[in-house]
Formats: sequence, structure tokens, C-alpha cells
Amino acid sequence: MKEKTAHQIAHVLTEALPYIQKFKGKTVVIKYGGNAMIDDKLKHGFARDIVLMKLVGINPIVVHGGGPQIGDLLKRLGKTSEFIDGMRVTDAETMDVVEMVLGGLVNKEIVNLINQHGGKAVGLTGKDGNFIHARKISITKAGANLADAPEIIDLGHVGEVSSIDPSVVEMLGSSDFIPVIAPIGVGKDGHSYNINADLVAGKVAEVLKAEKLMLLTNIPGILDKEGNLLTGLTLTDIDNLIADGTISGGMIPKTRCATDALKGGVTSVHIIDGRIEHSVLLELFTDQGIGTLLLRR
Ligand SMILES: Nc1ncnc2c1ncn2[C@@H]1O[C@H](COP(=O)(O)OP(=O)(O)O)[C@@H](O)[C@H]1O
Ligand SMILES: CC(=O)N[C@@H](CCC(=O)OP(=O)(O)O)C(=O)O
Repeated sequence: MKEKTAHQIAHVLTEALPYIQKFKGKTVVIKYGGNAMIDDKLKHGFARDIVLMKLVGINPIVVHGGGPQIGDLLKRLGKTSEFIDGMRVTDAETMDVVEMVLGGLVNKEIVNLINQHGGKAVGLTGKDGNFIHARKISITKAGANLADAPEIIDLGHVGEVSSIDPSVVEMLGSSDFIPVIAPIGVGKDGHSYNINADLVAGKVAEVLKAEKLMLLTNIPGILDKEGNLLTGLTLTDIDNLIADGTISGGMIPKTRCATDALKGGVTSVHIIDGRIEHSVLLELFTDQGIGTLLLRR
């Protein structure tokens, strides 16, 4: 039994070798969603995976979310927030909380965890190095009748990425450092904007010409209508799955950001279950992977 276990361990280690060789020197952007930051064991496992990637010569760039953590602090302050089309309506007070939680608490927790495991993480928001430029977005909803003018819904300080200056992240990633990015952008007016973390991760992957974009969430991947895990999906498959209603809700913006990244030159996107310990390593370094793999063609 003992011998078999040792054999299995050796098998797993050698299975990783071709992947380490293939991805050496390549950039991998990992989006660490707030729902995947569940307990200390998982968080430490994630941090170790990132440190290991860096040590074997891969350039990991972490973009994190923190939606549930923002919600918790707002609740403690007696504030509620509303989501429209998956985006948090963000008034000036809420923006202060978003900046405190994403740029402060969550960002520094991840930086600290990576550093505890021997990495050299540096936390950034889009304001650092004037890195993520944002513009305000609002949503247009069709009127009840054709004759009605469309209704414009103001989301407050919610933004989208207008451009990215990757120089600060490139400089850090090309040395010993591991950039850890909070999804806050800065407008031409100098104001902060709250941006969906998937959107930021997709754009960062595109601009850095990343080999992979990995989106850690709280579901095994994209599921079909019977709940089976789908993988090896192409851009056309995604369009069909959205059209027939298989992909809905929060998975729509996630897959849209994935398809944009693929069209922008990222080789593959992986949607994986962040609730599985060492999910990043399992997806990256094993033949079968664990989640949904999306490819351009
Ligand atoms: N076909 C699908 N496969 C998997 N999840 C889906 C699908 N369609 C809708 N969803 C929903 O999308 C959710 C993931 O999106 P979201 O909650 O926004 O993730 P995150 O908070 O990690 O960014 C899943 O938990 C699930 O409820
Ligand atoms: C505009 C908008 O909705 N921004 C998000 C930013 C954080 C995020 O995206 O976090 P997760 O990835 O953990 O959901 C928010 O305020 O919750």
C-alpha cells in the first residue's frame, strides 16, 4: 500500500513535467473570486499554488474580487446595496467601502498569504502606476412600450476598463514579484471606479498577451442543462449555450469576458471551482484538469 502511494505520488509529479516545460516563461492571469475565498485552508492552498507557479518559471498575475466581503462590511455599516445586471450600484459612500475592502483588506490579505508562503507579492489597484483607466458606465433599459424613450439607469461609480497601461505589472512580473490586483480603476477626472473583477482579469490577460486566464468561482465550471460539466468549448459553443439559455445569470458576463479574452489573443480560458483545494495546480499541471476549458477555435 505504502509503495503504491509512493508510485502514485511519483506519477503525479512526472505528469506535471511537460506542463511546467510548456508554460515556463508564460504569463497566467488568475481571477480569484470572493466566493472562492472561503476558509483559511483554501486561502493558504491558493497562495502556495501561486508561489509554486512563480518558482517553476511561470509568471502568475492575480486579479481578485471580493463581492461578498464588500457586502459584509456594508451590512456592518447598516448599508445595503442593489445589483443590476450583476453590477453593484455604487454611490459615493459605497465606493469608499469598495476601495477600503478591495484595495485594503482583501488585497493585503492575499499579498500577506503569498508572502507567508515565500513569495514576493505586491498589491496594486488600478490607481497605482496609473494602470487601469476607467470610464463610467450606465445601463439602458428598453421602455415598456415601443414609443417610450429608453430608461437610463445610473449605476453611480461603476466603471468599465477604457485602457490599461501594463508597464507597472510587466515590470513586477518580469522580476521576482507577483502582482496582486484589485479591480478599481481611475477615471480621467481622477475619480475611482468600481469594476467587475472578471472584466479586469479579462482585459489584463488580453493586454499582457497571457497564455491562460483562469477564473476561480464557486461552481465546477460551465454545466449543461442536466448539470454535467462541459469542457473543450469554442466561441461558437458559448454563443449557442447562451442563446439556448443553458448559460444564464452571472455566468453570462463571465463567459463574455472569457470570449473577449480569447478573441484578444489569450490562448485558453479556464473556469474552475475555487472551492477545491489546489484547483489552480490541478487545472494547470494535470492531463484531465478539473473545470471548463474554453478555446478560440
Ligand atoms: N450553465 C451554467 N453553468 C454554471 N453556472 C451557471 C450556468 N448558468 C448560470 N450559472 C450561474 O452562474 C454562477 C457563477 O457566476 P457568479 O455568481 O457571477 O460568479 P462569481 O461570483 O464567482 O464571479 C453560478 O454559481 C451559477 O449559479
Ligand atoms: C461593479 C461591481 O459589481 N463590482 C464588484 C467588484 C468585486 C467583484 O467583482 O468581486 P467578485 O469577483 O468576488 O464577485 C462588486 O462591487 O462586488
